[in-house]
Amino acid sequence: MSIRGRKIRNNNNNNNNESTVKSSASSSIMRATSAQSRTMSTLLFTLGPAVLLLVLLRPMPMSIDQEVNTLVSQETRLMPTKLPSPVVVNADNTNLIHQKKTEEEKVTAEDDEDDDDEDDDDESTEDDKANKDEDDKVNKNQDPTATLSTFHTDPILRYLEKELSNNQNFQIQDSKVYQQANCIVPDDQEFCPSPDSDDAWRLRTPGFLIIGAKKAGTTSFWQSLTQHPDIVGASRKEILFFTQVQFDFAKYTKMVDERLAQRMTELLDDKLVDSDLFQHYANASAFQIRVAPSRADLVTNFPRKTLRNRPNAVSLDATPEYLFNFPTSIKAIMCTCPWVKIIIILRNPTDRVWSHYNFLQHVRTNNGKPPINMSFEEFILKDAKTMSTLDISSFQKTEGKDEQALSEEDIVEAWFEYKQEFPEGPLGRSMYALQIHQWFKELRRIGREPKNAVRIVRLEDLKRGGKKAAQILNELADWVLPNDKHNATSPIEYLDAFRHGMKTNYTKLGSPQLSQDTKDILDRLYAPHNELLARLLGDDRWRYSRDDTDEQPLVWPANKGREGNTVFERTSIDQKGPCASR
Ligand SMILES: Nc1ncnc2c1ncn2[C@@H]1O[C@H](COP(=O)(O)OS(=O)(=O)O)[C@@H](OP(=O)(O)O)[C@H]1O
Repeated sequence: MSIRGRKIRNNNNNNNNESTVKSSASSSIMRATSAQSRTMSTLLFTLGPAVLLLVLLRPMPMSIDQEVNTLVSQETRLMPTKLPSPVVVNADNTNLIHQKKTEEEKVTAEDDEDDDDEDDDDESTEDDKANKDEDDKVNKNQDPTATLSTFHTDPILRYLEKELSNNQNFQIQDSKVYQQANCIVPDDQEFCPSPDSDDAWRLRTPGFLIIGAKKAGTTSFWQSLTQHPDIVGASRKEILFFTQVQFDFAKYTKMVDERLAQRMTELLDDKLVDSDLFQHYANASAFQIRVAPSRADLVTNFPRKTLRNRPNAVSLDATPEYLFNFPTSIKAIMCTCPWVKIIIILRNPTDRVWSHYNFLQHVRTNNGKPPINMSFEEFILKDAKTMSTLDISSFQKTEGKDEQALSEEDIVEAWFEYKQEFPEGPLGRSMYALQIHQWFKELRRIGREPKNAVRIVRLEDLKRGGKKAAQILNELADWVLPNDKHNATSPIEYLDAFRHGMKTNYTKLGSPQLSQDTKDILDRLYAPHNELLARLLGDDRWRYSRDDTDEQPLVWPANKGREGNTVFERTSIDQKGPCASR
């Protein structure tokens, strides 16, 4: 059997084709899994009400500190505690971060083994507590505004400066890397996604995504675009499908690593692959295998039947967490539906942080308190401190490191740590250039031109309303929809839906005003990031300057042909897709 011999072609008459090609190993795993789920369902059915009652009645005492650290948004709760360890390092270094983490974990584990005296443990816990109390005291005595005004993000800026001056990053890379964005699904079916195939996979993955930014009007945007009868939203907004937990790393990693190793040995033994191909496979699988999604989730979120009966329909997943969650979400997306179209909505970075804070202030937790219990200044100061104290590749200027630009590896690692430490990441989420650059880079790595794959707009332009805002929305719907199918909804209908989409304006819900001082500090912090955004997008109007009187709405890219105006971008993917060389 050829290496990709078990690629699944869906057949209208037989949706169960997939099961006939599963390997026996995977079948038994699947059987075990479904047996487990049956048992779980029975248990849940029987014990469900009692368990629910217990959960509801459980007292949830939470210190302020815990509240701060957990910052309960839906995404926060879904964040895993650590990434899985690697098998093989990809050619594009995608899992270097995992490897580093593993080494660190090893050191920690060795330390733990040496440290078998329990009293020592107690002491260190007490020490930690004392340090923390001391830290808290220091925090309380600090004037957040004064401290914030000295915070800067030079290393990030230097990294971006260097990246943006390096032309190489703007060249579409060899499609070989696209092959590495290939997925192997967890049930061991080799998977070769293609935008053309009328298969279960395409019908279960989103046709386009709204990836962020959080608090930039994504909900209204979702409401607006789903007005069109052929735009089918996922089961809900923010399905978080391409964030780590949805891919259930913990569950699959071990199983998949073992099976991969076994499979590779079999293939080599049977001389079914030569060593180069073996290496290619190992590279391709090491990272991607971990991002292969669970089929159950896909089916739930994008019902295949609905989509199959409507060939012109495109599906949408709007999850603002994705933009922030690089590189994991990018990899997961590139691996699962590399043809997907991406829409980003931005907002003045300072206003976005302020909105983020107000949102968290007005959301109530189980104990009736807001998830954060601090002033805006304390909130962002805490974030600034988190960024400044990240160990290895601190975002903050450090002794001896200040002249160096951070490497991609540093940035990825620091960002990962940052997301772990402060998952809401209010300051980081407004550093648009850094995030969008990562998305562009990844698209280019798989051979896609960002100008064809991405559209970027601003909340401010849509908020202003009028004919131009309506046109922007219409243009975007037009872009994601198949040819000639965009007239079902008029521009004004999109705009009305956008206006009505706004659920709650948290900023106006009795929050104090944003002080001019703090606003100025944040505007200053973001000014160089905005400059770089303008450079990245090739248009000065993306600088988000408060003095800007130009009220022309912006859509990136400004010069676009019709090349991306089909359901899927077919150019390089058709000929050079992941299956072409196999
Ligand atoms: N139509 C319209 N006009 C003006 N402003 C609007 C609109 N739609 C959303 N918004 C503002 O966007 C903020 C919410 O953004 P999101 O929907 O992306 O939030 S979330 O990430 O989904 O939680 C939130 O901002 P703040 O009110 O400043 O907090 C909304 O008021």
